[in-house]
Amino acid sequence: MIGELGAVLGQEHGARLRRSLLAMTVYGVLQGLSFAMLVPVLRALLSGEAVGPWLAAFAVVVAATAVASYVQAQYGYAVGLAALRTLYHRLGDHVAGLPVGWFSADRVGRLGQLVGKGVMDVMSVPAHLLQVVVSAVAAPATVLVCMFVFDWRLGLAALLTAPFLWLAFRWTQSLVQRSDTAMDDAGAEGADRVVEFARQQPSLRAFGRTADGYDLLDDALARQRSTLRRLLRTTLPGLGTVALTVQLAFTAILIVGCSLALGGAVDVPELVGVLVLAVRFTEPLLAAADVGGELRMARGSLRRVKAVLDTPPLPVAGPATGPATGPETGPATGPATGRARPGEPSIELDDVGFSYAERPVLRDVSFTVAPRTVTALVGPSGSGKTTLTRLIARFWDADAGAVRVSGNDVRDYTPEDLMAQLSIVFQDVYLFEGTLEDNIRLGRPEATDEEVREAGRLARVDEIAERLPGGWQARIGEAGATLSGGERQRVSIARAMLKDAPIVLLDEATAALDPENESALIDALATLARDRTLLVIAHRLTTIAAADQIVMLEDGAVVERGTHQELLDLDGRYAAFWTERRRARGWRLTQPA
Ligand SMILES: Nc1ncnc2c1ncn2[C@@H]1O[C@H](COP(=O)(O)OP(=O)(O)OP(=O)(O)O)[C@@H](O)[C@H]1O
Repeated sequence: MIGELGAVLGQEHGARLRRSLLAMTVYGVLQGLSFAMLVPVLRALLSGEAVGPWLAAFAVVVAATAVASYVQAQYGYAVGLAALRTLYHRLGDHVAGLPVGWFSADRVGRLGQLVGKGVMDVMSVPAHLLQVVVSAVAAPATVLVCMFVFDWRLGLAALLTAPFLWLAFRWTQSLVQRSDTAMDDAGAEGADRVVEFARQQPSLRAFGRTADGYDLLDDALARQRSTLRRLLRTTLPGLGTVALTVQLAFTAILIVGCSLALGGAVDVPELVGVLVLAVRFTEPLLAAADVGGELRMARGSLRRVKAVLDTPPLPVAGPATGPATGPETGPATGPATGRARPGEPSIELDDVGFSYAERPVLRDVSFTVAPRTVTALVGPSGSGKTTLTRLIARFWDADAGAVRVSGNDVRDYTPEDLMAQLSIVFQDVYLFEGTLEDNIRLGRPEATDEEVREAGRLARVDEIAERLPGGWQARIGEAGATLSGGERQRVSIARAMLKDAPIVLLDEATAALDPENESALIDALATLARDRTLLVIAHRLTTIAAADQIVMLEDGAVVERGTHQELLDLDGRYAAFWTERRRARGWRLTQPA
């Protein structure tokens, strides 16, 4: 565990951790010595010898123990605080370099838990728990050596108990380890489901599902309860065994001591002293057994921190290396080769393949979006449209083939350079707690107020500002809670306008919008598309029909590609899709209100 802690803390804290361990060991040895000093003190008292010198030596050792206790606590807290700081920084820096696709709702929930409780668990190891464990080894070992000095037979009796004590600890540990992992998983799943339950309140209430009816949460909590019961069933016998072994060790020393005293081999004062010592011998061991649960929890957190830190970040391109490298840039799956300069705003997909955790979602996808043209991506739900746009924005790297933006492999750009090429207008627009203006400014933080308002006007956000009390300065709630879906998307378009990137990735709204919102959105999108390269996951028939190119995806593969008329003439999958969509629209229009 110390090795794992050292690895997570990094080399810069290695010396500090070693110094802290040394201080803890010194403290443990002094603890053992102060226990051992009781023997000569008691022997002198009981046999009527001069006790003064022994008491003075005892006082010196106790004082040294107190100083060592203070010093080791200071060092321990210093390492604990360094661990806290380092882990926050390392986790923060590392997470910032992970693929955006890594941030699923579950992972975000678990990361929150890790940064809160998990990091504190890890901090408690050097700050508090490690000392108990080090003392549990160093103090009894010192006592043992002293026992040998006082009487080798008693020392031998104590030494013979050591393997049994060690075995009892190991056995208990292996017993609970499996249940611990199950408990960790059940705890994390329970926390995920609670977060999900809170987030899904609007949907759950809309369908009349209250806490009683949310099966996923109920099941997760039931699993957590049964795992805890199992953990208790396996842990309690283990803890009982450790306590019993410690008591047996003490009894063994007692029996050996009494037989030696009866046989006249040791005198009674010495026996009393050694028995007191035997009690102290077992004390640190019981204290270590007591913190076992906290230690296991900390170890679980340490492993989860390590798992996050071991998640490979997206390779980042190096410093600028000359002019644009052209469409042939880079091998299909090679590492980032250098910082590329963008050419004309285009998108090229070259035999792209991608899987989510071994499940193939895209296969051999190839097409080009020429500069300043509109390509509509269509296909049934789950065909991979969203995934494709996310590969272009490098939320993940493709497993096979190459994704090129403005002539260069996306892996050859720095994240900033790639994002300077792209504006993303997805359906799940996140608006943060702040003013309408602040939310648009996210597109280009250094923009002037005038530029922000101009972008807002082009995206028809000015109409929203007029309606809201406070206008541009109106505060919109977290996640844009005070705006409608169409309005949120208009703010997102305004961000894209302000950013003014040459390529736009757009996921058209699927939700039915009121006519006013829909026409405002259409106008805003038309303005956004002007002079830009647009790849749109298209749902509206007019967008699809007007596109320069339509790419139809099915089961993660391109099945047809061409203009609307070409594909209708082909009378294949797209023609069927189009007819079906038109029928669906017609059906909806003729339904009674
Ligand atoms: N983060 C993810 N992890 C695992 N599987 C995913 C993830 N996101 C999407 N998928 C799966 O990948 C497949 C393609 O999903 P994608 O969202 O790209 O399709 P889509 O065509 O955009 O669908 P829709 O039109 O319904 O939005 C689906 O089967 C989906 O379940």
